[in-house]
Amino acid sequence: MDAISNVPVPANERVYGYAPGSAERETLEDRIKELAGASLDLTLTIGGEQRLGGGAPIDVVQPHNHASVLGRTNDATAQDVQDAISAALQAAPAWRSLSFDERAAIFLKAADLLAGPWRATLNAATVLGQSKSAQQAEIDAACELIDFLRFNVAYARQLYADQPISSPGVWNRMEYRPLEGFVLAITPFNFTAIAGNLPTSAALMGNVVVWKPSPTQQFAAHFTMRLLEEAGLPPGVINLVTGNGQAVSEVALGHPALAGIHFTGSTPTFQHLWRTIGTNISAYHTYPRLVGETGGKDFVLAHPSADPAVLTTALVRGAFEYQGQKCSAASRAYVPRSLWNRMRDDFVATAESLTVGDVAADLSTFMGAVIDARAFAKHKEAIDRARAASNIDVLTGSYDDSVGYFVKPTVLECADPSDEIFVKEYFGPILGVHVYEDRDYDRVVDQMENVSPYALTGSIIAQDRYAIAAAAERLRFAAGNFYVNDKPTGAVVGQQPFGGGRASGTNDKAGSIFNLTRWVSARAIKETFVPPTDHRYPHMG
Ligand SMILES: NC(=O)c1ccc[n+]([C@@H]2O[C@H](COP(=O)([O-])OP(=O)(O)OC[C@H]3O[C@@H](n4cnc5c(N)ncnc54)[C@H](O)[C@@H]3O)[C@@H](O)[C@H]2O)c1
Ligand SMILES: N[C@@H](CCC=O)C(=O)O
Repeated sequence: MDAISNVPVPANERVYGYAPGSAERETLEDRIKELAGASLDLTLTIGGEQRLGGGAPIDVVQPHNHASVLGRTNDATAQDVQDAISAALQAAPAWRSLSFDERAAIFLKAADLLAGPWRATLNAATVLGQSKSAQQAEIDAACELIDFLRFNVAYARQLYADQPISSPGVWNRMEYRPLEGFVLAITPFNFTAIAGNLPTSAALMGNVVVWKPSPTQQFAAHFTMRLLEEAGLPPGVINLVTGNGQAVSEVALGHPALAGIHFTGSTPTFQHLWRTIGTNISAYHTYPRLVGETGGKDFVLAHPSADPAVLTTALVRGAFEYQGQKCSAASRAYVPRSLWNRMRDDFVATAESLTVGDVAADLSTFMGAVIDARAFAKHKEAIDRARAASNIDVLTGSYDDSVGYFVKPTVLECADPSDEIFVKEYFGPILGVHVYEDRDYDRVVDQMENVSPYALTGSIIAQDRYAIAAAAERLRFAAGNFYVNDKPTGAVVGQQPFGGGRASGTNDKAGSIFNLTRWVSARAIKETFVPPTDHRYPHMG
């Protein structure tokens, strides 16, 4: 089919509320019960075939109830990774020859399946495996992934439509080829949507993919793979490799056909990948595209003119939703003393009132557990350090891992704005607060602009328009997603394209045309209709 079709105009997926008594809540509760007892083999998928990885077994558990095993996965071996790459390269010619419409239809169908019959499955898997509340699972596993799938199709069409001008007698065209080789998608534990988007956005543009999800997101990733198969994704286009990633690093990063990395995760992991690729650079057939969205130390800056209720809500939601395990989570706040004196007790009481527990057993719960023992140990260490420090007040916060990896909302007040709590990413429900004298506002803004190496998200909370404008200008490079009078989390595809700079990533804005441009290698084609037949120019006489 040669026609240039109009792709469906995307709109953001409706967010269901899961209120007590609602039909969607009942469906989700039923699916959670079914999947909790499923005890699945969480397999590799290579060339459309499922099999267990050949390496060490890994139990995938419910973080809020770590004795409860959801399934078993295995580390992939070097041979598994090699097989995945071979399957991808074998699938490449047919996949890249398929028209864009045929490829797009698969991902649009996946979006519709997810919006309908698969919604409860992916949400339930995300509640169980990643300890998300019903609300947090819905905005991630259902809505954001649906949005990624639908909006990317529209952005891809927009990209393909971008064509050069032609001069008389000449026709210029731009062909948006996929990359030559395979794309390696390595995805984090914290968002089912990101895990689904990183392989599918590259595949939509005609690439073949080796996808390595996080073991702690493997439960939902398993169902995402099944969803894509039901939508008609041909075998070998996306090959899922399980485990911790060491074999992936060893085999895929040294492979001559590595054409790109689509990564989201921590800054140290991305820097390791980049370093390895640098070392291997002469081994590749083409320069690998490196796209990595990484860590954050996201701020909320309050001006003396801020509304205390707006600030309190932005901090509670921004710092503690999904246990602070969003790369965008507010983890440092700067509050003028006049405002802090009016709001501190109410804010701390609200933080203490948040329910923390088994999000799968009680869908009313606000927060679940942190993802695993390693994360728990990191947060415990940060809280213990704060308790021992003479210049930090632990206003609230505690931990208990006897049943699940629970860390309660933690608020640390510290007079020293260069303390580690304002610099280091903990990736948990730990908020550092620096209270400044109102007259020191400008000095505080200068200090917080670059005290941390990250530049992902940040908010200014103020009513004074001059203060808002000045902060937007002064903090121009301190955040890739900047919010005015809102929490720094919750970016929506199509509305706030997401990504940050400095140590937070390459800022290729997931879910936008900028991201898709990284997965194509353009070929410019010039055709001359009546070519010259004499080499001489007029100036030659
Ligand atoms: N900027 C963003 O858009 C964004 C979004 C989500 C999460 N994050 C960041 O992700 C981090 C949390 O996620 P995480 O704990 O899953 O990150 P992580 O870096 O520990 O793991 C990310 C992925 O890399 C894999 N991995 C780890 N070491 C590897 C290696 N040597 N070779 C190959 N693969 C390897 C992991 O198994 C996982 O699949 C936080 O730093 C957070 O800020 C950023
Ligand atoms: N896009 C999400 C964050 C993803 C990172 O973990 C947000 O805006 O809150």
